[in-house]
Amino acid sequence: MAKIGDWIDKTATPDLIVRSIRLTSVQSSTSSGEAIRDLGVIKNFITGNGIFSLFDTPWSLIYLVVIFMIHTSTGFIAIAGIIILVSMAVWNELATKRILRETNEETIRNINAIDVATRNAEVVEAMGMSEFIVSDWCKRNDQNRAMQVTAQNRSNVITGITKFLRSTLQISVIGTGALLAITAHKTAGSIIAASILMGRVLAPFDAAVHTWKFLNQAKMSYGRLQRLILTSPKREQTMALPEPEGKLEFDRVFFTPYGSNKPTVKGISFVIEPGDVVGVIGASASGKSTIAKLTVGVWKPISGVVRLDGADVYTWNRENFGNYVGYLPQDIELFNTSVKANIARMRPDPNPEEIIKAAKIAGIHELILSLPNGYDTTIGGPGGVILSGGQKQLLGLARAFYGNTKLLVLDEPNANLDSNGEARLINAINVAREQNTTTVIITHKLQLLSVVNTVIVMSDGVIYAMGPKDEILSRLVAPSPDATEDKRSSASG
Ligand SMILES: Nc1ncnc2c1ncn2[C@@H]1O[C@H](COP(=O)(O)OP(=O)(O)OP(=O)(O)O)[C@@H](O)[C@H]1O
Repeated sequence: MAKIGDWIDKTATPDLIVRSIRLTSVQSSTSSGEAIRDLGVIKNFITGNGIFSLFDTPWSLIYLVVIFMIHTSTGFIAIAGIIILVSMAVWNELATKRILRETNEETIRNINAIDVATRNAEVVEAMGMSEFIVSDWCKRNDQNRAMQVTAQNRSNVITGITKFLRSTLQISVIGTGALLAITAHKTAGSIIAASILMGRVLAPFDAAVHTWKFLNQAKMSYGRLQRLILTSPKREQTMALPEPEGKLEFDRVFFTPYGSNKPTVKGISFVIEPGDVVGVIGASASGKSTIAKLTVGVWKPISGVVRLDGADVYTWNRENFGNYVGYLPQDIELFNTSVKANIARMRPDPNPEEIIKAAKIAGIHELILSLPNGYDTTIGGPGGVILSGGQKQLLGLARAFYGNTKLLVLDEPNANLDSNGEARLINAINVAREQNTTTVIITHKLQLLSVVNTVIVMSDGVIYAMGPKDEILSRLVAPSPDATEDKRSSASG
């Protein structure tokens, strides 16, 4: 059992964490914490005492034969005992299964609701939402608690009846043995033997009644983990590939987000040559961030393929892919650890020179040196330094530049930057250009387009226009022929 516990900790848990992260990256609704909790329930059940008593079940059969050898009547009482205890366990299961499943799921929903409120603590505080959130939670918790009490009451009644029947059976065996002794069929010793053996026969079934509840919880946890395993996207373990030059190609790519039936990218194709700096612009919800996530292989196209130097980015060995790709997402989240570990992408063997080089490219080397512990300063979490939105964004930019970056994808990289930060960003993009790093910049702000060579204009999931920056921008600002015609006719009219 200890070995199974070890296997759960060392093999199953890491695998589940990877799967949870993968699933969250496509449907943003799972949590690794939940998976680890479920695994803990299964581990406690498997390694707990309850399951050991069930291993005695085969011995029951032997004790039963011996009881029958003492006398058939005591044997039949033992069989009746087994039937009664199993029936009680089944009754307990039927009476509480549905209600326990519902309360379990509701408990998880309630925990998640508080998680979300905690993550949005500032919004909650600023707009005085705490009381509403707490009263909503209390209402749902009260309903859940009422259901739990109902399940507990039912279970208590069944357990009480079981105990009563259990005692009755024990007394029956002693009574029957006494009767047999009086009628001189058996000795007093056989009465005692039958009574002891009866206890042994029923012990595993007794334990089953108590273990049932934990078995049910473990079954529910197992079901959730199975769903997680089945729904988390599969990634084959592929071979590492050589360093790419940085040619990016979208080949008739369609994409529909998880749980939606509306494609957000509709059959787009384009090629970006190595070292090109491309700006992706377009209205909100036109599919720009989707392109970023498809480019870095977080999302898998429904059809078509995204290639880097001819190889599918989705099936590219993740660790190897990370050596050549830098990604700055729209919602930047840093890890609650040191600045250096954040820049070095949590690698166990960070290269200090590479860390400093990346920080210098992002223009935050001096800022990091001014922190209490320099590159060893912990960010976020208890006792950690809190960075501003712009500082976080520049640190995320340094993280994207760490190592041998051949493809850089920046999603709204200047969303939190002031003019000073924007100048650092533009400088970093120019470094990327000098290093011949293919760079894709998703942006709403036209000033960032000053550093790009090529522009892609997205509109409702398709490419509205693509080409050299000057040509595309002049086309965008020029009035359409129809509009000019309209103006002329209204002027003459
Ligand atoms: N995880 C998701 N699940 C469901 N729909 C999604 C998901 N992510 C994006 N979408 C939908 O895909 C569409 C395109 O979103 P996307 O984020 O690519 O747009 P965008 O052009 O980057 O917008 P913005 O400029 O506002 O960031 C939107 O309609 C959005 O609702």
